[in-house]
Amino acid sequence: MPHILTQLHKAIPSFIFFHPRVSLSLSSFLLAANNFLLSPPALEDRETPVSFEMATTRMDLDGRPIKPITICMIGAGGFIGSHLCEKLMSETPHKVLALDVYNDKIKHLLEPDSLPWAGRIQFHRLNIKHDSRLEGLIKMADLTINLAAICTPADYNTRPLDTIYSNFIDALPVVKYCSENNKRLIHFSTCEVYGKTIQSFLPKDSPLRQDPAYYVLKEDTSPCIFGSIEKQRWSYACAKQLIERLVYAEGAENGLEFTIVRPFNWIGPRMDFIPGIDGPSEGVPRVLACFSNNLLRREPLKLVDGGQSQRTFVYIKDAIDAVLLMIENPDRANGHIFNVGNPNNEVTVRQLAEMMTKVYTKVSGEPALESPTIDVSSKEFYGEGYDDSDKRIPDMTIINKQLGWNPKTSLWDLLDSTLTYQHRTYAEAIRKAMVKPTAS
Ligand SMILES: NC(=O)c1ccc[n+]([C@@H]2O[C@H](COP(=O)([O-])OP(=O)(O)OC[C@H]3O[C@@H](n4cnc5c(N)ncnc54)[C@H](O)[C@@H]3O)[C@@H](O)[C@H]2O)c1
Ligand SMILES: O=C(O)[C@H]1O[C@H](OP(=O)(O)OP(=O)(O)OC[C@H]2O[C@@H](n3ccc(=O)[nH]c3=O)[C@H](O)[C@@H]2O)[C@H](O)[C@@H](O)[C@@H]1O
Repeated sequence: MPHILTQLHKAIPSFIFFHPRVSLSLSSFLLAANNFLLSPPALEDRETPVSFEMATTRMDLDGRPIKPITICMIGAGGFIGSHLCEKLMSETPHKVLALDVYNDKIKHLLEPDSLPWAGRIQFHRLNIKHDSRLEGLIKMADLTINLAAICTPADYNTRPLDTIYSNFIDALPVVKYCSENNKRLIHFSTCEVYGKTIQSFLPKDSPLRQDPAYYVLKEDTSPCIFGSIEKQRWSYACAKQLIERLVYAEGAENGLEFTIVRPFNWIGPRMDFIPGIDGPSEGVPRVLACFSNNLLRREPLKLVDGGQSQRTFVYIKDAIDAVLLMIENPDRANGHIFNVGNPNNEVTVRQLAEMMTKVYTKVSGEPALESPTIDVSSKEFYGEGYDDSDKRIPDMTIINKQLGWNPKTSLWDLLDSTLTYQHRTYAEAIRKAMVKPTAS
């Protein structure tokens, strides 16, 4: 096998090596990356026993042995990335080049050096907006998974430029490098590309509202229906749709091997942040963390515009199983767009608030508030330009047929394990923060 360092030197323009400010860090980076690829720790050297799956040969869905690969995971330090890294380290022999601006959520996988997978995961702190190492890292890997994005609705209408740049412009080089270097790409899109359902435009008394054809969201037939341009909520969905179209076109015109994932409200531990504890006090995370924050602080849960919108929630661990099937079954996953969600876990946001309140009462042993919810307008909560998806039920035909995947965990069970985690992780920190005198 040709020396990776030599290959990388060829791959990266020579001016980078001779630039006085970057040459040192780039050389040490190359050396570290090279060591990572060439010298994995021997299995027998590991102190902690490896899992059963690691000790036996893993087979793909067609009964062929799975070869260990190197994955360049962009956005590996986020919610989904942290769970995917955990799964890859504990159950597979694959290597991960983990790229992100932050690594707090994967620190437990990186340290200490004695971890059984220590040689198989390497963190690279970088911003893909402006970092010349990106192409080299993509070239070193067999597969790139792009998770990097601004993906909290509070940002879509208040920071539309950052949202569009993050979800479209910043993803362009990733697609380009994969296509030019014949590398496989799994790109993370979103169920938000479907926008609103056809059902939402039907008269309230129309019998057609009962027909799933008007609301179930299907990868190859459903339209993408967004609001008007001043409804800046749709800046995210529109940017994601355009990058999907670009990835698809690279596949059609230049032979890029790609898979597009459309997650439907994946939730679980480590999702987003708790304002004022491990994120900004004024920050607005996604609904799971908003409601967790309210429950931990014993505040009423805020229902935006009456909490009438509907969502289907899937447990992160079930969803990660689907991603692993995509990684390890390229012949079945390439060229496909996959909905990944749980159609059986549908609730209105109001019902979600009620269920989370009940589960949290059980988990914490504290009684619920007398008035556990409060209504707020979307303008008050998110500002001008907010709009909402009315209903999101994923059609599961394609993922079922290609990968035989089905979600397993009920909404009650996934909330039970997630709120147990939230309580253990944050209750004490919140208690301390709430008794601290505020500066006058
Ligand atoms: N969680 C869900 O249910 C869900 C649903 C639909 C779509 N998605 C998509 O899945 C992907 C991951 O979502 P998540 O929930 O893990 O979000 P997340 O915010 O927890 O993770 C995204 C990670 O990307 C990193 N990142 C962002 N911009 C970067 C840059 N320029 N350079 C380097 N790193 C950068 C962030 O630091 C963060 O760690 C996103 O593309 C999102 O749009 C997620
Ligand atoms: O998770 C997904 O599949 C996708 O959908 C999310 O969008 P959304 O479901 O609207 O975001 P949440 O913040 O989770 O909100 C869900 C619903 O709860 C409501 N909400 C949120 C927070 C709150 O405190 N109260 C409240 O009523 C929102 O208005 C919305 O109707 C985000 O856009 C992305 O992370 C992702 O692409």
